[in-house]
Amino acid sequence: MARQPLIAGNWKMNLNHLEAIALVQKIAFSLPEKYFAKVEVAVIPPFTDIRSVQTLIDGDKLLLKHGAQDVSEHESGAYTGEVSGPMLAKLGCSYVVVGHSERREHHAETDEVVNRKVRAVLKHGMSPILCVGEPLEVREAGGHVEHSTTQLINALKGLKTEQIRQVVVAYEPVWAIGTGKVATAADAQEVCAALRTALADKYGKEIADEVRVLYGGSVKSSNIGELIGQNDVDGALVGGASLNGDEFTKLSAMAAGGPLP
Ligand SMILES: O=C(CO)COP(=O)(O)O
Repeated sequence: MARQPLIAGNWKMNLNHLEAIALVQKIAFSLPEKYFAKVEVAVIPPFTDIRSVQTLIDGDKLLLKHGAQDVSEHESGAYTGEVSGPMLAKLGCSYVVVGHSERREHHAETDEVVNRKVRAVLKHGMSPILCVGEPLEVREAGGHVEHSTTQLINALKGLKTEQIRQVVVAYEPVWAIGTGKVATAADAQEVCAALRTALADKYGKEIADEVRVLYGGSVKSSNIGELIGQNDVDGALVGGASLNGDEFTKLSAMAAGGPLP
């Protein structure tokens, strides 16, 4: 079965709920419905924007999907400041980003924490967008494939084979995030293919062929074409460029094979 490309816009800690509404309206207005048959497009706003985004998407029956940037590993209780899987599912989230390098770095998230968060997302019927990727020194030492595949397999520990189908993997080399230094299409393909092979070795080829593997790190409309042209790159997790409605629309249209709207 052909994998449908996914373009997911990770807004990170940007845009309040009013700005979020304006951006979603802009994307919905600019991207003709026919593109959504070829590419899935999702916005991943901060928690405080999700309700507003959901209301707009549901109210206007927009074909955009939405998600969250993180989730608590806990279901409920005395965890001040945390947001749970059931809360996100109730807000209609399709996706939850898990294990982003910014959370691994600034919030000391280990593979074990990431694994528990992946389970929390799946338990409530959403898909994790599981981020893996190496820092610069690991790439320079040639350890990027092993680093990324190890993070992947650790984060999926204990899951049932059937659950793997729901997972989206995002290869985000840390040195390419927010730096303007995009990995070459060949670099992205090398690691995305290795991630798929690791999935095939553990869960079987049929499952591995279904899982979408995205690339993330300085993706723009000027480089998405080449990236998505690679066999094992099934879309992108987009940071900075997802905050600009025109750019994000252009990028999504290109992932759908164009022409540009
Ligand atoms: O971290 C990213 C998406 O999750 C990538 O961010 P940039 O596209 O800004 O490099």
